[in-house]
Amino acid sequence: MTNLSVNLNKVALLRNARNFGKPSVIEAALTCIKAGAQGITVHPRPDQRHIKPEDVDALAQILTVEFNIEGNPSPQFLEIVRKIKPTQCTLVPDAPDAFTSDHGWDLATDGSWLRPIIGELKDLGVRVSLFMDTDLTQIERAKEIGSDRIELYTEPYATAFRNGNVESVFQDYQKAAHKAQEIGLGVNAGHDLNLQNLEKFCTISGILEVSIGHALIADALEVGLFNAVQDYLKILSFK
Ligand SMILES: CC(=O)[C@@H](O)[C@H](O)COP(=O)(O)O
Ligand SMILES: NCC(=O)COP(=O)(O)O
Repeated sequence: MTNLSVNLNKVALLRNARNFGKPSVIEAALTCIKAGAQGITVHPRPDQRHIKPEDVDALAQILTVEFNIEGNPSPQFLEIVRKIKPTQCTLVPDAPDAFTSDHGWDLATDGSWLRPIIGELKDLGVRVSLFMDTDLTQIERAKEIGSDRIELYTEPYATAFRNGNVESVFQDYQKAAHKAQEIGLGVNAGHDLNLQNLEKFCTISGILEVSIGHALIADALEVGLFNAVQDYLKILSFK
């Protein structure tokens, strides 16, 4: 079964629009857990536009499910991960001012300096995942430099699905997932997954985790967070 890790970035984004701490990231996490989510994901960006280091600290105190911290492995980010030692760290090649995450790693360029970071995090007991596109050679490099998993960046799939021409793109994700599994990498996925495109995506066998934030929090504005989480879990459990 594919685990659901709810990304709470957008709860923090709304919280930051005032200075009295509502909506609460902690309360949102507890609601997601009560609804059955198997994980919580946060992406503490350098500009702290949403998740702040103190959110990460507070979540670490209360989480009873997997904790996935995503980000570019800057010194400040690694300081957070070393302190928290989350279940999983997903390394993402985002620039500090990125509008959002919009590409996977180029490990031909970055693999050599990522390798020791991956090794350090694994030595700390943190599962390491690399945010990747569907390029098969890049996926092979992810294994070579020691990553435990990859997270397939799914915005191209989501866009093609929305545009009604998803089949060829979907096959790229099928091939990428199969290649990763063939060489011993676990496969996660995330970015712009939603209630409409998730079921098809999860027909790909062996997807271990989907991390979903933007669409799920948007859905929660209509049906409530508890119900939104359960709507996604219904799709995943029927897979
Ligand atoms: C890595 C990824 O695709 C998302 O988890 C990312 O965290 C989205 O970031 P924003 O919520 O800042 O758009
Ligand atoms: N890694 C993807 C994630 O955590 C959430 O991405 P999105 O659903 O907010 O696009």
